[in-house]
Amino acid sequence: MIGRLNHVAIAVPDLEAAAAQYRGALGASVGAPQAEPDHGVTVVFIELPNTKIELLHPLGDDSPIAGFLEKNPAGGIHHVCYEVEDIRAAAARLSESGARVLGDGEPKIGAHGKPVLFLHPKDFNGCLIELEEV
Ligand SMILES: CC[C@H](C(=O)O)C(=O)SCCNC(=O)CCNC(=O)[C@H](O)C(C)(C)COP(=O)(O)OP(=O)(O)OC[C@H]1O[C@@H](n2cnc3c(N)ncnc32)[C@H](O)[C@@H]1OP(=O)(O)O
Ligand SMILES: [Co+2]
Repeated sequence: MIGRLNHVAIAVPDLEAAAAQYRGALGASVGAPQAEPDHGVTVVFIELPNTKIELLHPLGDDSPIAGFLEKNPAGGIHHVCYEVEDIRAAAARLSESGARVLGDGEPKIGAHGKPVLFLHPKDFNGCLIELEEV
């Protein structure tokens, strides 16, 4: 069911500083900040030859990543995103297996304009999983 690794997301306390570090010290190709108010984050994508890095910073008052940054003030790996062909079929299969699909179970449109869903980290060895339909 899951396919390619679409991105690894890192929550950062300072988006500009983290983007500059990837552009400067790491010589990476870094995109411009993208506000995603529906998701309560601002994101910056870093294109790698085989996947992407998504830098995340809270946007608005009730960002879903605020708690994570409080617990990890220097930042940290926040989630991994796997690609799926049919996100609703994937969600149904995962729910049947007892995994918690977060939110109301309805996919939202993610940063790439594709439907995304999230699976609770406690059901996957402490790793927050995002699924993106491609
Ligand atoms: C623009 C979209 C973009 C894209 O790629 O398209 C994105 O990726 S948007 C990314 C931001 N959105 C989300 O993360 C949505 C899904 N996340 C959530 O709903 C919450 O973050 C949730 C439910 C995973 C955690 O919420 P919260 O931290 O408020 O809840 P708790 O403090 O009760 O946490 C419960 C438990 O889980 C642990 N936790 C929290 N976040 C993570 C994480 N990222 N990775 C691993 N574990 C995590 C937290 O420490 C608690 O553990 P406990 O042992 O009970 O203390
Ligand atoms: Co993501």
